[in-house]
Amino acid sequence: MKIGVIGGGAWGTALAQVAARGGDVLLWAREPDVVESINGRHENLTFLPGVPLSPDIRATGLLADLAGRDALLVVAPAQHVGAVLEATPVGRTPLVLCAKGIEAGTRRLVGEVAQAAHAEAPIAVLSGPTFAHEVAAGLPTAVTLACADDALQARLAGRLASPSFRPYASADVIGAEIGGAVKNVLAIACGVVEGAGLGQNARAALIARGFAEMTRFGMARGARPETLAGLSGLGDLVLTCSSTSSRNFSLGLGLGRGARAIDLLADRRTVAEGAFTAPVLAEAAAEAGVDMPITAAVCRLLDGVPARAVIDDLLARPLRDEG
Ligand SMILES: NC(=O)C1=CN([C@@H]2O[C@H](COP(=O)(O)OP(=O)(O)OC[C@H]3O[C@@H](n4cnc5c(N)ncnc54)[C@H](O)[C@@H]3O)[C@@H](O)[C@H]2O)C=CC1
Ligand SMILES: O=C(CO)COP(=O)(O)O
Repeated sequence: MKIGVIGGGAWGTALAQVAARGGDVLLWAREPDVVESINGRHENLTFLPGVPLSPDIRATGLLADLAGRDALLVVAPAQHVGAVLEATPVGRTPLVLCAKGIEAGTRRLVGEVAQAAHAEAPIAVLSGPTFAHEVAAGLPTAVTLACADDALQARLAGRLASPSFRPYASADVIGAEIGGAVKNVLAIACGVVEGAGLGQNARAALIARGFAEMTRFGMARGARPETLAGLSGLGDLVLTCSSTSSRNFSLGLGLGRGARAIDLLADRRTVAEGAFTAPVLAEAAAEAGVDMPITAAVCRLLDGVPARAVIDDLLARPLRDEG
């Protein structure tokens, strides 16, 4: 199975490294310096510096070069997946969606964006607790690889698996997507807890109540509870709510220390997906009649409301059942 990768950020590069264990990989990157650095130095100096890459990874700046690949891993940021896929020759080639987010404006999950662009392409979702630098370094990692077609799921899993990269099977594509999209927003909130010095009890409470939020929203959208409690949901939530390696957590850390979102987000080359997902997730939750107070709080922080006021309001909410 010849693999193509769409996106030369940290995660696309790390996944190319995973796929290169089983054969050559062609990676499309938007930035000419990334193409040059991968082909010339076997390193992605811009987005994953310091990790030696397999010589079996070749980079290109032309999406047309991806024609003829047997599967494409889609690793552009969620807000750009639609535009990039529209320009990619896909046909019936399976698309493995690896971005985590919801498209602003349309409120579509990345899988829905992909199906709208290429109705005949089968889709799968790869998601889980996966910091790119650890995966690229070959540290043990497990993911959910969800696909409605069992045979395709098994072929993709077999192609990507190694002793240090374990894809677990699921047929719940929506559930796998929702966990990854929602946890980015909750990771911002966890960073705020840390930045404002609210303590470890508060962080654990936020993870548990955040998971309740993720579950309510996921169930309303048809996700299975066991998927949300698995690698792509709770697993990824725990990872990104515990570490400054998470860009979303780090954004929240800055907000909790009093910085303004507009300043923290200016001029960054790396993506903190939660900042884009939060407002559209809040809209989707309102539409579905789902209460998501932590998501609403993150939206207010991103709108410039000071962290102290947002925290006070969250803690002053009426007492309620835990369920
Ligand atoms: N970095 C990580 O550890 C992980 C990231 N992800 C997800 O993977 C997706 C990609 O993230 P990263 O690879 O980390 O990105 P990154 O933050 O390392 O790099 C930014 C990426 O955005 C791309 N980009 C910027 N403007 C663009 C545009 N107008 N059109 C198309 N692409 C554009 C850049 O080319 C680059 O590939 C995100 O949805 C992220 O949530 C998922 C799992 C782990
Ligand atoms: O999704 C990730 C790990 O699973 C990466 O998290 P950040 O985008 O917050 O860095």
